[in-house]
Amino acid sequence: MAWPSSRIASPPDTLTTLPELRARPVTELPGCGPGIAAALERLGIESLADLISHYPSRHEDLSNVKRISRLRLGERATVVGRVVSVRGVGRPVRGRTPGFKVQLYDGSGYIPAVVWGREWLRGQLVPETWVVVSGEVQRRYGIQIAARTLEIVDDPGSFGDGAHTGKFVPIYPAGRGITPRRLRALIHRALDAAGYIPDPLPVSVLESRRLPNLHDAIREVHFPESRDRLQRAMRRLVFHELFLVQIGLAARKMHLERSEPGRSNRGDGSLVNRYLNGLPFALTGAQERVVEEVLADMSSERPMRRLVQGDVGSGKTAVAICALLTAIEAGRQGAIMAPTEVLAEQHYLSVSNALEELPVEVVLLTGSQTAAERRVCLNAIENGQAHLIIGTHALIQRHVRFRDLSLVVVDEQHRFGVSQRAVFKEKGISPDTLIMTATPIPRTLSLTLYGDLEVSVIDELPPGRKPVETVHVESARRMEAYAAVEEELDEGRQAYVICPLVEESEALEEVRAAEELYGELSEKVFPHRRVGLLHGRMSAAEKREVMAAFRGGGIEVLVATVVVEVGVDVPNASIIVIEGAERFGLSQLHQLRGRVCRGEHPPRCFLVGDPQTEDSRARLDAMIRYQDGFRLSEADLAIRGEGTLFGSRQSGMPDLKVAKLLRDVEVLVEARKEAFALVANDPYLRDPAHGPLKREVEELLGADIEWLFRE
Ligand SMILES: Nc1ncnc2c1ncn2[C@@H]1O[C@H](COP(=O)(O)OP(=O)(O)OP(=O)(O)O)[C@@H](O)[C@H]1O
Repeated sequence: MAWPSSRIASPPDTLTTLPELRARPVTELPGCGPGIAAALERLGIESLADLISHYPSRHEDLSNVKRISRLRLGERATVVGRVVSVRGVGRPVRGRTPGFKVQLYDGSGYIPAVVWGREWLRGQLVPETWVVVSGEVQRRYGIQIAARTLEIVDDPGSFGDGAHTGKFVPIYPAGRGITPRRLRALIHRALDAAGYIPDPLPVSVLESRRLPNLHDAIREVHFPESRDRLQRAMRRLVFHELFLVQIGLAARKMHLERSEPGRSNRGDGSLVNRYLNGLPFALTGAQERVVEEVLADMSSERPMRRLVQGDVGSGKTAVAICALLTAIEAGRQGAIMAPTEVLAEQHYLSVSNALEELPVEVVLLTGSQTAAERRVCLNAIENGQAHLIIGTHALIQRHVRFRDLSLVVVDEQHRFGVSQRAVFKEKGISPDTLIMTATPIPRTLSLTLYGDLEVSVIDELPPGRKPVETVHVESARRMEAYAAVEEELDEGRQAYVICPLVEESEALEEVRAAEELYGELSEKVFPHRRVGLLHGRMSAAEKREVMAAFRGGGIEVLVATVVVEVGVDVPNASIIVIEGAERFGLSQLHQLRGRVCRGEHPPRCFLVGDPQTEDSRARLDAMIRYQDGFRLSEADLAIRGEGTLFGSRQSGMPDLKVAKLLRDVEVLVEARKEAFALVANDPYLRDPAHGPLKREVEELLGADIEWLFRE
């Protein structure tokens, strides 16, 4: 590949790989004493590699450099001048002015630059200091520059080729104890010290995707020559990051496929057909397609690992049941693993109801059963009397022995980690898995979070679904929401009232708050109605009783904590009031609202709360604006940022530093294609040419992961 034309690049006299740079501490750089090193450490920067991958948050465009006499009103320009005088401006607060004005002279004329904040700079601006100022030329009490950046330059003659004074000056996220300027100087030095950084990505990939090499890209991301080059470099780094993650996913997928002896689960359709014929509705086109995809996958010899994605109320349950019945037709067992007991019970009730007419034995296994109940249940699971087992995590405990488990349906939040699969492996089984997610996620996200799974999407809602009329009321006016509840109850319908969210650590507080709200509603607001209470601390039997009463219509208003978030399905409930709505996440709100979109009546949702922050306001606005889960999850991603997505889902994948999933869809698709192709050709990256790449991926994901390139 051609030697970079970048003016900053140093010739390849020294070759330093990324792992080597990770081993070199920042303190080897001149000007990086203990104080600065400590400040860098607070930013998570310890090695030269950390330093050069501390990318700028933006670049200040200093390309329009002008003489003062030539400045025009309204333009953004950069001026290099000498300080003549400095004085404070603005109304003093506690004796201090909020900004200051620096009078500048450059030989052609004088102009004041106004700086707001940045008080620490002021003391350094003694007369005769040379500075570079960039900002808009405006008229306020005369002509002035509103300084976006103001920096001291040591040698005005060198302007244009240093760390601070190129055409595009990088602006870095800085922190306590280190100025952006110092950080920039250190990064510049680190790049020089690093020498030439060889590229771990195969040349063929770079060429086919027309990407610059890593060395150039890293330099240009910091100190670009033009906007175009900056963008190209950025694209390369985004590609780099996503490519490594995708290599990891491809490796995981391959490992699972190779290490587990899949087997074909093929049914004769007898149970599935009876089930479908008994339904009061026909499957939607999307449901039919997804059922086909799932059954085809199950009948193959490979173990299935498939994600079914569908918005709330899209009818995922019917799809799951078809898959489970197929496993049972094949003479084996199926299981549903739910995240909470309430949900397991809910599934148990609705599934056993749906399969009442079929010769299928459904059992419920939870942590809170009596010893006797449990024994009966465990026996049935072991001797094969139980065909379909529903439970919580209790299902994967060691003493649960299945006769022949061949399909597990799990919730996305509890997708099998490798350790859970290991438990099954110990039992000598490797069931097909079907992962259901009620949280629609943008395609980019599913390709990364679930990149090692096959994905089916139910992209159609059952006919006749009505949008949920969604209203926000401030808590001072919450009685308006309850008046609406009253109207619905008068029509013979039912209501949910959701208690404000409390911290997970405050379980008792949750109970107290729920009981308090229940007391208020049952005694003061709806004394003439049947009000019920459901929270996570109740015993399984109590919960079951309450849910059954609500389903049967015996309870008209159900006061509940978030335990009803997923899966609870009572079509006659047409209104939901969410108290303290500003404290819920967007996907939780969407799930909760999804509880009332299942019947024929026009559903309503009241979000009660007083949002204090920009984010919480944005969440409520999004709820009012969008019904569609995909739109909402994009909005959510935009509001929350993407930083913690991976961490929060325990997917075993690292957080992304440069890639933005909403922005970088195209790059992601390219990176994925290349990565999967590479792993298909060289599954364990044995080719010596892939050695550096292999080390990079191991470094990123942790070399000790059992599935990574293990033969
Ligand atoms: N094809 C269909 N036509 C009409 N109604 C349907 C259809 N499929 C499912 N339903 C009904 O829609 C409701 C929602 O279905 P289901 O509970 O399976 O949704 P879901 O996708 O699991 O939603 P959630 O994630 O919110 O729990 C149920 O009452 C179900 O009986």
